[in-house]
Amino acid sequence: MSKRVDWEKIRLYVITAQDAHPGKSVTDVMEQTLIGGAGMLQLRNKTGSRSEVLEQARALRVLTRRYGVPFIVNDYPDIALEVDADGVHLGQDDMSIKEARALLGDDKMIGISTHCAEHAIEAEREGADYIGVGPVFPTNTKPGKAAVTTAYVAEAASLVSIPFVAIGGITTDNADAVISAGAKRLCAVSAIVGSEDPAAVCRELLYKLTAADRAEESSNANAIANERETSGHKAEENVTLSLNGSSYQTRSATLDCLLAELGQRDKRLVAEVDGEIVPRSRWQETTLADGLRIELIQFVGGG
Ligand SMILES: Cc1ncc(COP(=O)(O)OP(=O)(O)O)c(N)n1
Ligand SMILES: Cc1nc(C(=O)O)sc1CCOP(=O)(O)O
Ligand SMILES: [Mg+2]
Repeated sequence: MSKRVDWEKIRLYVITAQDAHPGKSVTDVMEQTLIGGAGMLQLRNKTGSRSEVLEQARALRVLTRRYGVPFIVNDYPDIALEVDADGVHLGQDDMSIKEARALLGDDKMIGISTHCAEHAIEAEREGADYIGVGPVFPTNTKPGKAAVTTAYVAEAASLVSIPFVAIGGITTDNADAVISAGAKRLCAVSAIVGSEDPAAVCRELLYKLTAADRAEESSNANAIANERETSGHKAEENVTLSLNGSSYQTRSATLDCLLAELGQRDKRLVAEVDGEIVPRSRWQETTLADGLRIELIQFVGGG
């Protein structure tokens, strides 16, 4: 599996914590998470010797291949290479993304922890494949680390285009707040691997994510229907536009409606129609017509 993984399938990322499940092996617990629907696994072993980490990495590589999910090694790019993992996860104080890329090549994923908007923007600019956004809540897995709150989750959702996973103190009790803030992917450790039934916790977190998807789809569909009604644009009329240089057919009546259809309405972006920027406040009144040239420019931020 190369780094060109299907991020649509990765909603729940689970990290090992062997101290959280005394008497049960890391591979058995992680297999339970895969049975529950985990879409990506990470080996995180902060206390073992290199040979112990290598042995666990080998076992998890075999397991994740069986389930067809990406496998990431925390802290050890060399072990990631040795076991042919899908990538490595770096912290802010670890080697740079550039150094890791030189070591691992283009085919491996590089993820990095971020704790503020500046980290997120820099990570994207430096070529990270995904970022961790956290710790959202205080957590004993990372004691003493200040929580960034759901405010940073919302910020990350509008600032970066690469996938991000919210992490830190996430449980089935608070996941809804994290998802409402804009997280499409969750990452959890103790709430899952420390539970009596890791598969059940995974299923519950995934259920919350997919319920939020359904709610968003239905609210977008309602917005589209409402706007068609208010603009008098008949549903069966197709409009052919140029959208970022490609021909695009839509039944949306307005620019606002089109952005909802594209799932872009809540993103930070600039919309241009026939070369002129249309401020967000005028999206609803901007009606679409055949031949309009629409450019959507994603705001990335930073220098
Ligand atoms: C997905 C994800 N996000 C954040 C971290 C934390 O990594 P790091 O900051 O390097 O801290 P340690 O995990 O090494 O203590 C992570 N591992 N995974
Ligand atoms: C390992 C780690 N890194 C974090 C970060 O924000 O960078 S939070 C975290 C711990 C996540 O574990 P739990 O789900 O048990 O809170
Ligand atoms: Mg680390």
